[in-house]
Amino acid sequence: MESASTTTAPPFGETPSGQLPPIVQRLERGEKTPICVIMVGMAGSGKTTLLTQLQRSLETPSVPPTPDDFVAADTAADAKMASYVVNLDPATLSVPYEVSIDIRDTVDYKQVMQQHKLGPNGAIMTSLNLFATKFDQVMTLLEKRATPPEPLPPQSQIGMDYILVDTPGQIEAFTWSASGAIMSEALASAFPTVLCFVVDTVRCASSPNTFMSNMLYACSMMYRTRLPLIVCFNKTDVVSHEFCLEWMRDHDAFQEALDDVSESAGFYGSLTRSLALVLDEFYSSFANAVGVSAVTGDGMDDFWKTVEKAGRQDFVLDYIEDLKNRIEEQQARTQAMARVSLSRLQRDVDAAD
Ligand SMILES: Nc1nc2c(ncn2[C@@H]2O[C@H](COP(=O)(O)OP(=O)(O)OP(=O)(O)O)[C@@H](O)[C@H]2O)c(=O)[nH]1
Repeated sequence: MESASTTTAPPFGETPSGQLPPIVQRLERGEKTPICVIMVGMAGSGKTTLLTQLQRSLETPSVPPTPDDFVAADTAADAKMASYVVNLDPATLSVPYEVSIDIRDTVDYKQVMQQHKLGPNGAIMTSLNLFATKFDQVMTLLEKRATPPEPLPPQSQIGMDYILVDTPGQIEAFTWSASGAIMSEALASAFPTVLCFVVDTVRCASSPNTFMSNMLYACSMMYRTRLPLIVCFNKTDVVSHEFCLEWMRDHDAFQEALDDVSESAGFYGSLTRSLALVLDEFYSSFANAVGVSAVTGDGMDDFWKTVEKAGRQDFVLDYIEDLKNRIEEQQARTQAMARVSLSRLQRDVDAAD
């Protein structure tokens, strides 16, 4: 039986050839590239609802399309679109947003379940693995839509400002799978890419331990992918996210919140207290937290400002610089190995003489 977890993920961001990915040249040429936002988060945190609201908030582009836009787009309606949505959840029955690329058009989740005799989660992982094998076609399509045709100047606005990616509710299916890493890395090699970790603020309000679980997940994903991270506190129409920001700013405030809930007694509580200390460094290393309501649309402007900062600044300063360093190290390692092999060969030749 095919197992979804047998493939080994390549180290994130490393290119086998040691070449810089296309995004580096694009940024150096000053081209306007869409920002890719990958929505991740615990099941039910509101990823899909938020993505729908985000798409709605973009329906009226801030920069109206120019006649050039219509040259690049297939239809006039497409030219007005400021977002391009990719659905990577194979198990969803329907999506409320307008989807441009849908995994369900390529992979039949139910058939995967039957054919490989898998349960729901295994079938999601396998569907993602199957889709990852075709992701180069997705990238070709995205790059075609994002690149202005010659001889238009590279700065032309062509009606695609953001690529929004919805992921399965079974968070680990995407975030800890080889296929998730391959797809995120492919996107980051072509576009400034940010992770948007959606948090159910209402659930955090009733449980500091749930807040901690979310932060741990967000932290681990940031370190695994090295991509800029936005923590998006959703459902602020029910409860304000201010308490979450305070818990991130003020370690004592979080400890006091833990004191107030009975579930924090015993081992679970002391584990959460210890982890809070560890996360202090994570909190101080990123500043991209925003509160939104996917239902009312509150916080959309803040959200897009944060995406612009994370995509245009953090991605370049952190991700690209880090990638360049890793590629340099990789090349230095390859050269060192080549020198060792050469000197061994020389020794063997000398010995043979
Ligand atoms: N009050 C409120 N409810 C929300 C908000 N966003 C989402 N919800 C509700 O939360 C539930 C889950 O929302 P989804 O968008 O399906 O969440 P999801 O993270 O995509 O779910 P999975 O894909 O199954 O993980 C639904 O009942 C939504 O109506 C919000 O901002 N405010």
